[in-house]
Amino acid sequence: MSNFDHTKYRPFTPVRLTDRQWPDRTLDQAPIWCSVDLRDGNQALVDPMTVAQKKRLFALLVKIGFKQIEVGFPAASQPDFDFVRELIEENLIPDDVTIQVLTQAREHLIDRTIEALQGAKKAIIHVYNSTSTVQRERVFRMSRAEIIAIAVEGVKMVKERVAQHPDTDWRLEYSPESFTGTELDFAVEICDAVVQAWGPTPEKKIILNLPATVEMSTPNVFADQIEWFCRHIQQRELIEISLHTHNDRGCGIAAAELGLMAGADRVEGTLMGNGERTGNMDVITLAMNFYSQGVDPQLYLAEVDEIIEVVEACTQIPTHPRHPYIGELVYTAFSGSHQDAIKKCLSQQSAEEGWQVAYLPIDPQDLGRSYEAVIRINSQSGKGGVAYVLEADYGLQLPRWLQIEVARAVQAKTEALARELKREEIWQTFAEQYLATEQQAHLISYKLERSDRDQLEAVIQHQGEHFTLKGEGKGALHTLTQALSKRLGQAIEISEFSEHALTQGSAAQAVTYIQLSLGETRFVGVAISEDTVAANLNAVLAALSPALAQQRELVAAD
Ligand SMILES: CC(=O)SCCNC(=O)CCNC(=O)[C@H](O)C(C)(C)COP(=O)(O)OP(=O)(O)OC[C@H]1O[C@@H](n2cnc3c(N)ncnc32)[C@H](O)[C@@H]1OP(=O)(O)O
Ligand SMILES: CC(C)C(=O)C(=O)O
Repeated sequence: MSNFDHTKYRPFTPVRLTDRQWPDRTLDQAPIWCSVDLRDGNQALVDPMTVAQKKRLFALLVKIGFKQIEVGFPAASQPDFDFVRELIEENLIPDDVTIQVLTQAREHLIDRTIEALQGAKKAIIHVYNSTSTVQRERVFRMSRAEIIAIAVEGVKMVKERVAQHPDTDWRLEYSPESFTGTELDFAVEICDAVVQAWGPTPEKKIILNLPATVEMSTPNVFADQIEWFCRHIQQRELIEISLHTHNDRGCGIAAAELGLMAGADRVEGTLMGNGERTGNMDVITLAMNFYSQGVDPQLYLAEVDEIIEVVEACTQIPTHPRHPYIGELVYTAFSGSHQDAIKKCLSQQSAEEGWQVAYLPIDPQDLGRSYEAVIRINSQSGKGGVAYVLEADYGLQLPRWLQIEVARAVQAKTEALARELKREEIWQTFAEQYLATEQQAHLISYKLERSDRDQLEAVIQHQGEHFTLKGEGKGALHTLTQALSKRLGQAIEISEFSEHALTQGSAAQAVTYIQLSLGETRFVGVAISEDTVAANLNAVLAALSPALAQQRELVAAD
C-alpha cells in the first residue's frame, strides 16, 4: 500500500494584502549581498569544511566581491572557532569586508562567539531563534511572550558584551527563524522588541533577516509577507531588511527576487545554492539574473571555472551540467532549430548593439565560455549546427544546398552510432564524402590561356592513371566542362556554384562548392586548392569522378 496521500497536507494561508505594491516594481539595482556558504552551506555538508577549505572558499568569496560574509557558527565547533580566529589573527579580512557569525540566543554560545571575534575590525553578530507556530508549540513549547523573551534576552546579552570591545565595529542581525511559518503580526512584534532592545541608529542600522527557512508557499505569497512586514515594522528607517530563502519548492531564487521587489534591501545565499535540504538561494543565479537585465550585479563572476573548481573542492558537491548560467551544458544546443537560430543570430550580432541571440540569454564569453561548446551535434541536430561547426572550426561556409546534404550524412552517422559526433568526426564525415582526393579525379597541372575563347590544357590523375584534357570556352570552368562533356558524351550543366577564401595570408587557400548535372544525373563536388582556378576545376573533376570511373569501366568491358 502506498502512503502517497495528499490529503494529509494543508494549503498555505495567503496574506491579506489587497493593495500590494510589489507586482508593479522592477529590479534595477543589486541588493546588499551576504554569502552564507561558510555557515549555512557548511552546516549542510556530509563532511563539514576543514579550516583550510574554509580559507580557500573565503578567499574566493572575497575575490567575487562579497562585502559581508557569514564565516561560521564559531560556538558550534572547534574548526569553526579556529577558522574565525585565523581569519582575524592572520589578517585575512580585507578592510571593506565584514565577517558575520551565527549564534543561538543562549549565554554560553554568545560568550564563545564574542571570544572568537576578539580583535576583529568589524563584525556582524547574527542571533536567531525560531518563531513559527509549530516550533513554538511543538519544539520549544513556549508562549509568544516566552519566545520574545529568548530573543530580547539574547540581544541584550550581545549588546552588553560587545560594549566591552569598543575597538570592533559591531552590528547586529536578528533572524526570526522559520519566518515563513510565523504569523506576521508575531514576526513584527518580536522584531520590534529586538530593535527596541538593540537600539540601532541611522548610521548603523540593525539587520532584520526574514528567512524562508522552509519554503512553504508560492513566491508571490512570500513577497506579500515581506511587503506586509515592511509596512508594519516600526522604525523602518533604522532597519535593513534581509532575505534568506531556501529552495524546498524549487523557487528560492524567485522568492528572493519577489521579496526584493516587496521592499527587502539585502539577500543571503550561497554559491550554486548549496545549503540545507534542497539548498539555499543560489547567489550566482540571482546575480546573473540582474546581469542579464543590464543591471550591474556588483559581484564579479567572470571566472566561473575557478568558482566551480573551488566550490566543488570545498563542498564535495558536483555541479549539475544544467545549472543556470554556469553548468557545462547550458550554452550547448543539440537541437536543429536552436542551432539554426543561434548560428543566424551570432553571425549578425555586432559589438555595438545589445545582445540579441535567440536561445542564449547571455553571451557565454562573459563567463569565460567559448562558442565552441555552444553547438554540439547528435541525432537531434540539423543543418545549421553542422554548418556552424564546419565554419567555426574549419572555415567552410557551406552553401545552403550543400548544408542539407552534409547534415543528412552526419545525421545518418549519429543515428548509426547512437551518440553525439565530436567536431573532428563531423569534419571526417564531410572530408570522406567530398574531399577523398585520392579516389577522385584531380589536376596534376593545367595551363589556361586567356583570349576571346580561353584555352585549357589540363593533366588529370584518376584512379592511378593520367590523361590530358583540352577544352575551349569562356572562363576556366566552361573550358573544362566542354572538354569533359566531349569525353563523357553528354551535356554538363552547372546548377549551383560558390567559392570563398579559406585562410588568410601566405597559406591562403580557396574552396569551391559545385553542383552540376550530367544528362539527368546530379553530382556534387567540393575542392580546396591553393588558387581559385584550381579549386574550381578540381571541384568539377571531383563531382564528375563517379561518371569518369563508370566510363572507364565501360571502355574496359568493351
Ligand atoms: C535554520 C538554521 O539553519 S539555524 C542554524 C542551525 N545551525 C546549527 O545548528 C549548526 C550548529 N549547531 C550546533 O553545533 C549545536 O546545535 C550547538 C552547538 C549550537 C548547540 O548544541 P546543543 O546545545 O547540544 O544542541 P541544540 O542545538 O540541539 O540545543 C537545543 C536547545 O537549545 C534551544 N535552542 C535552540 N535554538 C535556540 C536559539 N536559537 N536560541 C535559544 N535557544 C535555542 C532549544 O530549545 C533546546 O533547548 P533544551 O535543551 O532546553 O530543549
Ligand atoms: C539562521 C537562519 C537565518 C537560517 O539559516 C534559516 O532560517 O534558514
